[in-house]
Amino acid sequence: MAPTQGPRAPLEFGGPLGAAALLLLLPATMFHLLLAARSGPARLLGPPAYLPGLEALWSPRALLLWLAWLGLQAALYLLPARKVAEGQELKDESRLRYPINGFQALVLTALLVGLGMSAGLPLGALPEMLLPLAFVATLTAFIFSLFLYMKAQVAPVSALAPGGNSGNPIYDFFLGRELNPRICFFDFKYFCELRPGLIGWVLINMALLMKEAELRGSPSLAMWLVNGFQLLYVGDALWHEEAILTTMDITHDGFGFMLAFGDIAWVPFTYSLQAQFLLHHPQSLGLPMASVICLINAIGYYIFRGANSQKNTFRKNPSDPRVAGLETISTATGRKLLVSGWWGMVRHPNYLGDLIMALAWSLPCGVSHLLPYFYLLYFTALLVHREARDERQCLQKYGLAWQEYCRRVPYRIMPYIY
Ligand SMILES: NC(=O)C1=CN([C@@H]2O[C@H](COP(=O)(O)OP(=O)(O)OC[C@H]3O[C@@H](n4cnc5c(N)ncnc54)[C@H](OP(=O)(O)O)[C@@H]3O)[C@@H](O)[C@H]2O)C=CC1
Ligand SMILES: CC(C)=CCC[C@@H](C)[C@H]1CC=C2C3=C(CC[C@@]21C)[C@@]1(C)CC[C@H](O)C(C)(C)[C@@H]1CC3
Repeated sequence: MAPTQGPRAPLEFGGPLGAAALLLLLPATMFHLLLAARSGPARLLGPPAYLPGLEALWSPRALLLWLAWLGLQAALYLLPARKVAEGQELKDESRLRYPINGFQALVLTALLVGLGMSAGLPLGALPEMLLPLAFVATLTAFIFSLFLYMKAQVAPVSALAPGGNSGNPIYDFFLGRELNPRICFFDFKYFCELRPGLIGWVLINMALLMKEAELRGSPSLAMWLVNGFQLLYVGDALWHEEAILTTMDITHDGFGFMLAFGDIAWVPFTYSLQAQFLLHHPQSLGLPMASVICLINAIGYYIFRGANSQKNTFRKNPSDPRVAGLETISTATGRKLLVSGWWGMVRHPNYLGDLIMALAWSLPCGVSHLLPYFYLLYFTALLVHREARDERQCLQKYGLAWQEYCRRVPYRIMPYIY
């Protein structure tokens, strides 16, 4: 019998039934999107134009390439880091240590890919392999999650996550049981969240850009914008790698199928949807419209980065001159809550910025199809759900002080709307 934790956390995602449905629905959605992007009608809703047979999904070459990619990223993770950061305090009052070398991994990967290309590596052939690559990534996520589930059987109770330990195997497999599964210094969740999937996303985008250049003589302006915006997003995440140590995924959620599949399969193969769409459905974009889209992305990035940095600076050192003048509310835990600056505008200004950027990533694809707007729709649902989960946790943590914060900052994500 799996060890369960003290008082049981309320079940999320519709409990075991919801988790079972998501285990099938998430991979099915990812394959639907991959097929729809390359089909003529590019329909988001409605059946795909064709169903691929096993021969289109299974390729030993894709498996080799995928394993080589995971191996390369793992090797880069183990290289000496410019800094080793400490995570949040755990239940047993210890803190884990994490290497800060994600940006270095991005740069080294770019150099290696550049070297490979100059030696004849056909990056433009990658778009043809997206289906089999997504298939092996999905298989890996299932097998890896099974390993994580088994590993948690022998983990001490103090290492388990608050959710994901209900005793129902399907629910716990989906949500994840252990908070920070590791082998020695190698932290699986931290590695997966920022390396193979996020850097893989940029590489797939770049391959789609190269393929477009091969097909049409040069990449389109729309393709350049999508590549540029998403590279900025990934580069920013890796540059501010340490900030991930305070996110809900690292501090609260167990590592199970949801995050493993999300990190290594969902992110690279669905977040590159706009570039996939553009390869098969070229769009002409004029300079005035491109400038407006750049402005929208810049506004989104400014809010996203400003809000995330303000909170991280405040959490690290509340007397830092950049945040010392901001108004705060004291809580019974000794920690304070910001009520002015970005966090006085809405209760999740970072989500607002992220959503504005999501809009800017879809606009270069025009308005003839709904498909490239999938990311915006999915992301809105994800962030609204995430915001509700975070509110519940904050109310539990901060009680009356949180209620006071909600009274003073009544809007959650969008001022005067939500
Ligand atoms: N591209 C993608 O697919 C995804 C992107 N994201 C992005 O990841 C980033 C991190 O998001 P996420 O981890 O959800 O949450 P946040 O970074 O918003 O962190 C929420 C936590 O911040 C602290 N907090 C809340 N309000 C205040 C306040 N007023 N003053 C000080 N601290 C406060 C609380 O923790 P405490 O008090 O304990 O510090 C709360 O639990 C966001 O920018 C989001 O947009 C997220 C999910 C998916
Ligand atoms: C539908 C499904 C499979 C859900 C799983 C959700 C995950 C895909 C996301 C949960 C939180 C994420 C974050 C990022 C990527 C997506 C996932 C893993 C993130 C790494 C993207 C870059 C950002 O700058 C970030 C570092 C703030 C962010 C952290 C959360």
